[in-house]
Order: sequence, then C-alpha cells, then structure tokens
Amino acid sequence: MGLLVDGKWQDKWYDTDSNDGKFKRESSSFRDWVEDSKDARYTPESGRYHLYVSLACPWAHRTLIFRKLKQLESHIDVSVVSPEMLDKGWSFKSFPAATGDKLYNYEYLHQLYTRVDATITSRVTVPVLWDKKSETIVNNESADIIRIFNQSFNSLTGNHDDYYPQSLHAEIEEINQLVYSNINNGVYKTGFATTQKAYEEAVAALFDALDLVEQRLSTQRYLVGKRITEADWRLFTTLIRFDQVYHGHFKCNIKRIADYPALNGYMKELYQYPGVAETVNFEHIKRHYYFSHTMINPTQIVPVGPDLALNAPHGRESL
Ligand SMILES: N[C@@H](CCC(=O)N[C@@H](CS)C(=O)NCC(=O)O)C(=O)O
Repeated sequence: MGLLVDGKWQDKWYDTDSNDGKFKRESSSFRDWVEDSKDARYTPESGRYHLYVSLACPWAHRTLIFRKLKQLESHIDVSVVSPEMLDKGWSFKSFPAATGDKLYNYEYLHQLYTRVDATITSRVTVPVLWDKKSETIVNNESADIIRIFNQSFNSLTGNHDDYYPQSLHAEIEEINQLVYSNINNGVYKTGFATTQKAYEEAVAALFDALDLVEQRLSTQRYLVGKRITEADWRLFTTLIRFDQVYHGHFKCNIKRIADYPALNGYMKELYQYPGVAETVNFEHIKRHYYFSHTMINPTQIVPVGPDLALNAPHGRESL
C-alpha cells in the first residue's frame, strides 16, 4: 500500500491521524470522457481502450459489470492485477485468474501511472481506463467509467440498454449519494477507522443506510422502482462482498446481508442476472482484503466461509 509522490513510490498507509481516526477517500486524478462526436479527443473505437482492474475491488467490479452488460468485451480488453496489494501497491504477479499486464508487461500498476507522467503525485488505484492510441489514462473514476460504458459505445455495439435514463437522473443521483457515502464507502470508513469513535460513527451510519435500503427494497424490486439502473449495480458490488469480507474483516457486524430478507433476495437476483456471476471472483475478493491489510489482519489468514447459496431462488419476481 502506498502512493506516488513526484513520480516516486512511497510505501505508506492511509493517514487517519490528521482526521480524528477517520478514513477519507481522495478524489480520482483522471476524469476525461469518451464521446461519440467527431471532434472529441477520445472517440469510441473498437480495440482502442484497455481496462485495468482488480477482481477484488468493488469500484473496478462496477466497470466489469458494465463491460459485460453493454457487450463491450470484444471491444475493450482487460488486464487483471493480482489480489495481493502489498508494499508496492497493485502488482501483476502471477495468481489464478490474474492476467499480467497485457500491454506493457509491467510488474506494478504504478509504472502505468508514471508512464503517463514521470513526476505524478497520485494514489495508484483501479479501475483505470487506458487509451492505447495516446498512451494515457482516460479516466480512473469508476462512477465515470460506467457512464462512459453505458452511453458512449452504443453505435459500435448496437446495445442501447440504458442504466442511467434521463428521466431518472435526479432519483438515481439521490440514492447514489446515500449509498456511496454510507454503504460503498461506508464499509471502508468503518474498516479503516483508527479510533473507537470514528468506527462507531461509521458503523452506525452504514447500518442506518442498510435499514433504509432494506425498507425500500421490500416494496419495490429495484432502488428506483421497476427498472434496474446503475444505482443497483453500484450497490451490488458492496453487497456481494459484505458477508464474505466486510462483516468480519471490516467489523461491519451488526447484521449480515443474509439477515435482511429484501437485500438478500435482491443481491441474489443481481448475482443471477445473465453474465454477472462470471464477474464475481471470491478467491480474489477474500485474498485481497484479508491478505493485503496486514494492519487489520496481521496473520494474513483468509477465512474459509461463509457459503451464501447465491444460486438459490431470489423470490423477487412478485415485486
Ligand atoms: N474513486 C475510485 C476509487 C478506486 C479505489 O479506491 N480503488 C482501490 C481498490 S478497491 C485502490 O485501488 N486502492 C489503492 C489505494 O488507495 O492506494 C473509483 O471509484 O474508481
């Protein structure tokens, strides 16, 4: 774990001391867009872009789901890092289902960031959407990348499925805000807190938000009604990791997702959505968290359970 400062790798953990023991996520550094317009810098082209992901990471997982749903697999290839993120950050070390760096054969992901700018100061995160033509990072913010995948390649793929429809923008933004801050990032705030107070605040906000979402999902099939949207996929990648990792490793243990009838059925439905199960790799997920965060789990022992029966009937059809 670490970051690049003036292009040099520094091995250090998140600084929570200057923030009363609270974990604060930094914003992403590359925020360009692929646009289906003649004068755009990045235009949709088959084979032009490459996606760097970790199968463990909930943010990168969103982009893999959208790549699958929007039929982009033959147009945008993927390099998968090793789940073990140790003193040099994400690496391309050999591991089952990790691919190595298909473009440059680098050892570490930070080398990709310094290829763009030899004096960069940045965290080195996944996902990364890479442009092979200009050899740079287009975007390393998953919230943007899923919208790019949702809308910018439609003319290439012929897939016009829309997970961020105009008429639902306001509702989606509102639920995204609650889910991002208290659930997606909430599990990290809980797990990375370094004072009792910061932990208790984060875990309370997390379970308040889960209770709210449970209530909503007990009367409607998806977060904004009858139609599945990006808001659901953004929540899913946290839910699917919850009982496996966050409940134990991050001490998010007031309840399990298995204890919430609506959330549990909803998570199973999304898991069973065509193509989605193939994007879920529990070996990477568990290995990453339990093995990489040695300050939380110094023995690096990876637990064996739980078995979640994810293919069992989800019972959501009647909603
Ligand atoms: N805002 C980013 C966050 C991505 C992120 O934090 N990814 C984690 C993996 S789950 C990472 O690469 N962390 C390395 C670090 O923070 O140094 C996004 O959503 O794309």
